[in-house]
Amino acid sequence: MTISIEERFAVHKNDYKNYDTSKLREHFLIESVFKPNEICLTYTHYDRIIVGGIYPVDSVLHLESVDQLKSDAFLARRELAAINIGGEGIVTVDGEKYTIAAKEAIYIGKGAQQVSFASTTASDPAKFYMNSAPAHQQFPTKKVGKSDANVLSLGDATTCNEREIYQLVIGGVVETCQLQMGMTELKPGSIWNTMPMHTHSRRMEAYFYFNLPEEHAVCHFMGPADETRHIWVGNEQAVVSPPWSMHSGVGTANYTFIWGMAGENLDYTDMDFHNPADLK
Ligand SMILES: O=C(O)C(=O)C[C@H](O)C(=O)CO
Ligand SMILES: [Zn+2]
Repeated sequence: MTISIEERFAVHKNDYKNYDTSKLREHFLIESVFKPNEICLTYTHYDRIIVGGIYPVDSVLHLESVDQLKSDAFLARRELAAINIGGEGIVTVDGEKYTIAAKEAIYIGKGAQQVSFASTTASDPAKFYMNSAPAHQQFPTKKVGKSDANVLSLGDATTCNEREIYQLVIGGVVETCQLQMGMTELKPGSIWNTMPMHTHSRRMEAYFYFNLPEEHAVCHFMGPADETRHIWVGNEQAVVSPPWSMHSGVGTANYTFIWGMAGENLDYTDMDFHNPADLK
């Protein structure tokens, strides 16, 4: 079986208050994103985003439709964006080949029929982290190199959150229906992401943490500002952030993460900030 899919239903913020550690992890943490020669998907009911890992080591992986979609092609009514965190890979979309190096992205528009993923060499395989959301319009498929990204330099070494945000799938770089996606690299010595914390009930978000050294972990914070919880996340694991939830983390070491969003608008700056001193 090269494609596996798990379904996650949406959680009300008042129910979430009663969750213990294992229930929080069951609903919001995706522990296994990448399996060799497999496509591992999680279909969430938050804006129906699908979060997944595509890890073609020595075989070509075809993105076939899954039962949850009841469509003949995976992208019949959806769009997809993927960022490669491994070695160089090749994405083939209806016969056209795109070479995607580490930290580059590809956007694939609604209507693509045949989509496959491969590694250039099995000794340094590609690892595509993907998000997919329903789409109402067809936009062109496009490769996004790291140098095409819109880069924001934020934070400060004195508050341990100096970082660069690579907005890869964002208005001005790629046209999408509702997906936005990018990668945030913390500078050496910085461990806090996304300060000040924020919510945006217009959009859900998913975080995927990687480049975290072995034996280290990220403590990811979630919840409304007055009712926070945390989830300990390991390397190459993802967290689903509901629209009512803040999303921010602190690592026991330096790391990088990929964020992806879907929902009401495509306005990255639309955030409601919460002062650290007001958090409960
Ligand atoms: O470090 C950051 O700040 C982020 O990467 C923030 C995310 O991009 C985000 O939460 C966008 O809404
Ligand atoms: Zn956010």
